[in-house]
Amino acid sequence: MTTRIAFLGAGNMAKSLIGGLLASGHPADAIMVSDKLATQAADLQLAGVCWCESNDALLAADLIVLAVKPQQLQAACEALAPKLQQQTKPPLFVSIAAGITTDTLARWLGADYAIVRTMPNTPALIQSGATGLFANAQVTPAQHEQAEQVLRSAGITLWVNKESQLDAVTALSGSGPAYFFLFMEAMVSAGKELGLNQDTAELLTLQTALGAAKMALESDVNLAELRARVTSPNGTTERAIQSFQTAQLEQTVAKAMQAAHQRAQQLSQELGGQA
Ligand SMILES: NC(=O)C1=CN([C@@H]2O[C@H](COP(=O)(O)OP(=O)(O)OC[C@H]3O[C@@H](n4cnc5c(N)ncnc54)[C@H](O)[C@@H]3O)[C@@H](O)[C@H]2O)C=CC1
Ligand SMILES: O=C(O)[C@@H]1CCC=N1
Repeated sequence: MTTRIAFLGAGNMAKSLIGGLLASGHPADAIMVSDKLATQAADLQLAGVCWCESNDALLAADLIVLAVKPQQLQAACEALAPKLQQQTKPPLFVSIAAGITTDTLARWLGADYAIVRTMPNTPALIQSGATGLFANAQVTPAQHEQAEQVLRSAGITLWVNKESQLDAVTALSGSGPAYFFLFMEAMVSAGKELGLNQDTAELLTLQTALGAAKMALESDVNLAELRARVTSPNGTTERAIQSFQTAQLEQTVAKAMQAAHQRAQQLSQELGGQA
């Protein structure tokens, strides 16, 4: 039977996940959406998705994706709780909100429901995301598969066994796109300093990043070997790598990711209060 998938919040992430689901053949009439902003409805209705006037109507679905900003989530969950309590078969909740733990969500929703917490990243907007997922003890094997189906429509999915590992996922792939953007910004600037114009430096940088990632994904050798194959003895790459190593690039990256990891842990406390 087709899974009825609902989205609470119809912003950027919800729309990209819905786009992915539709592209993968999920029927539009098995997707429900609500948003407190009626202006979000237009393009979704055009795609044939069911627009609901209230969040309560979403409770008819098998799975509800909580797709509002972390700061909007408590109010949305607490408003659902009374109607949810009356349900004989509550839906699976899938949260894409950064930093809100499954215990906090269960508290806001009013009981120990089946919840999958996920950490997507922004390339999900173009179906090239990487998402870490964690299921609480209430989630059944069939619900695992349903949650994965939704996030797989936005890219690759990986499950973690311990919820705390989602903080590491946040520090790596959640924030990761920004690290690569920063590195690419630096390469463009340096290319310009070496005499290239902005457009040329940018296109060469982006295509090189894309090519390197694609090559690494498709290769059967590891990253160090791929790097070695670019690095001719006494050639240009060797000089650049030596310069990075003298500047302690590895330690710098490790320190930055530790800082992101620490902040992810703090955010869970700040957003979730007592949990
Ligand atoms: N790890 C990452 O880089 C990313 C994480 N996310 C997560 O995805 C979630 C959604 O983000 P965006 O789509 O960018 O946000 P957005 O602001 O584009 O969309 C949120 C939507 O929820 C609606 N909304 C707010 N409260 C509501 C309520 N009570 N009932 C119904 N609708 C309500 C708003 O009107 C808005 O349309 C966030 O929790 C964010 O943390 C999103 C993108 C990337
Ligand atoms: O910067 C942040 O806090 C969020 C979580 C991961 C990506 N963006």
